Amino acid sequence: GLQRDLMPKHVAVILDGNRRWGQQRGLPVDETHRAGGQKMREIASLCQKWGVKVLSVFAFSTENWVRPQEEVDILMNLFGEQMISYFGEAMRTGVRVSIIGDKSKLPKIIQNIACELEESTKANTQFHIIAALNYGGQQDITQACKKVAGKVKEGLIQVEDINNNLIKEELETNCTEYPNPDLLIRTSGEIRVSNFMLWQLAYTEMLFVDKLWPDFEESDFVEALRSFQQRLRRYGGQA
Ligand SMILES: CC(C)CCOP(=O)(O)OP(=O)(O)O
Ligand SMILES: [Mg+2]
Repeated sequence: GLQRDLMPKHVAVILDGNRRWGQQRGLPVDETHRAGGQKMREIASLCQKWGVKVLSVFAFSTENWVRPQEEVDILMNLFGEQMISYFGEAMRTGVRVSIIGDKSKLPKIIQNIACELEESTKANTQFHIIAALNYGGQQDITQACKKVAGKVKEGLIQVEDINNNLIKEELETNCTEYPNPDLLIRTSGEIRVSNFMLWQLAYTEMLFVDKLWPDFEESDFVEALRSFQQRLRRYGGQA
């Protein structure tokens, strides 16, 4: 069985396989991605049920802009709808929501909802959801380096002072006590990191499962947690 003290504090998910799932069922794109969004809500609840403290989800990458405009619009509308409908629940249940990535390319209305949701929930401490929208791991590291370079330019620090911690503090995910994912789950059989949180994933246990994202159930999540705990125990065995 699962041990409470071996739970991952921060779980990251690269949800993948929505379109294949929809095609298998002859569903239109909006119903397909709606199912994906619903699954995200379910997994967020499961994380809280099992004592995970932070859930990061890769919901839209910089590469997704090349999709048909109709699909991008559907995804953007869905993100807006999800943030608005989740607003009340987040405030009631003490959930903090952060939206990371380059928001400037998102529709203005989505930017506004995201900022409002982040601002209103930033003091919440029960659970933390980090939604990566138009996020890229290389872009994250680059913007962090620019911030550090700015501090050198302002004479706040010397070049010799630059170390990993100074960069880490400027990453978009440094806003939590558990900034680095302990477990990364990617669905649909793709075995790639796809420019997700490159710096943060340095020591993350990675699990790639064949199930398509909308088919990912509680039993699959429990299996992922068990697999994670198995690895920790083996590591302990080597000590
Ligand atoms: C963009 C993201 C939220 C959806 C992930 O699923 P997907 O659309 O990449 O689905 P496929 O990998 O089956 O094309
Ligand atoms: Mg895909």
